[in-house]
Amino acid sequence: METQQTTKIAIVTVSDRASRGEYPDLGGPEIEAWLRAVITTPFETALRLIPDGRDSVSATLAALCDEDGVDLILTTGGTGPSPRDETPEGTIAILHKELPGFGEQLRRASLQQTPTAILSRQTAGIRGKTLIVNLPGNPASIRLSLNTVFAAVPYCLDLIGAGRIETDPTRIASFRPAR
Ligand SMILES: Nc1ncnc2c1ncn2[C@@H]1O[C@H](COP(=O)(O)OP(=O)(O)OP(=O)(O)O)[C@@H](O)[C@H]1O
Ligand SMILES: Nc1nc2c(c(=O)[nH]1)N[C@H]1C(S)=C(S)[C@@H](COP(=O)(O)O)O[C@H]1N2
Repeated sequence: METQQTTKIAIVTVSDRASRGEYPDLGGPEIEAWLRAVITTPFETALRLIPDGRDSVSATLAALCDEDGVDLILTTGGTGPSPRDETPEGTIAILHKELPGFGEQLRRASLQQTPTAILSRQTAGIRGKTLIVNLPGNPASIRLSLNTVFAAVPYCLDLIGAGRIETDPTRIASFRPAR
């Protein structure tokens, strides 16, 4: 019988103020709680809290992919138009392939929550065997964001040779087309 591998998921909060301790990071724990409620296969998480900026994001993401071999990275924060918001630039800089559909769908769904959803430049993509997805910084956006794109994540991980994820179908019906 095949043994189920433990999937590695990194959660990266990108926030100047939270990383300086000016407020507690609520976004990272919110993502972790959502994952624990939805994923039914074994996985481990690594949480990072880093300052805004292209180099800060690029270095963190590249190390998680290349040194730690994580299967999935979810970032939160730094996707807006403010001068220090450079999470998409830092992400794109280290991607091998961009997956623009994630950002498109996240903005479309978030418009139901707030008209300022169009200010988020969030994107996603692949580096090696890692899928990286940007989410907005507002912790209140996390549940809606993950609910709207996560059905496509397990199949994407299959396609890039990353770890296998199963989800609770009453929460998220993962979609795997017949191949
Ligand atoms: N990780 C977080 N934990 C708790 N609240 C957050 C976090 N990130 C953002 N927020 C809150 O969400 C709202 C919108 O986020 P904003 O775009 O100002 O944050 P940011 O640019 O990620 O934060 P920062 O200014 O620290 O870099 C703000 O009210 C902020 O207080
Ligand atoms: N679902 C959802 N999406 C959202 C928001 C939100 O509150 N909920 N905030 C918007 C706002 S106000 C901004 S400026 C951008 C970027 O936020 P960030 O820089 O914290 O990533 O995300 C947008 N997307």
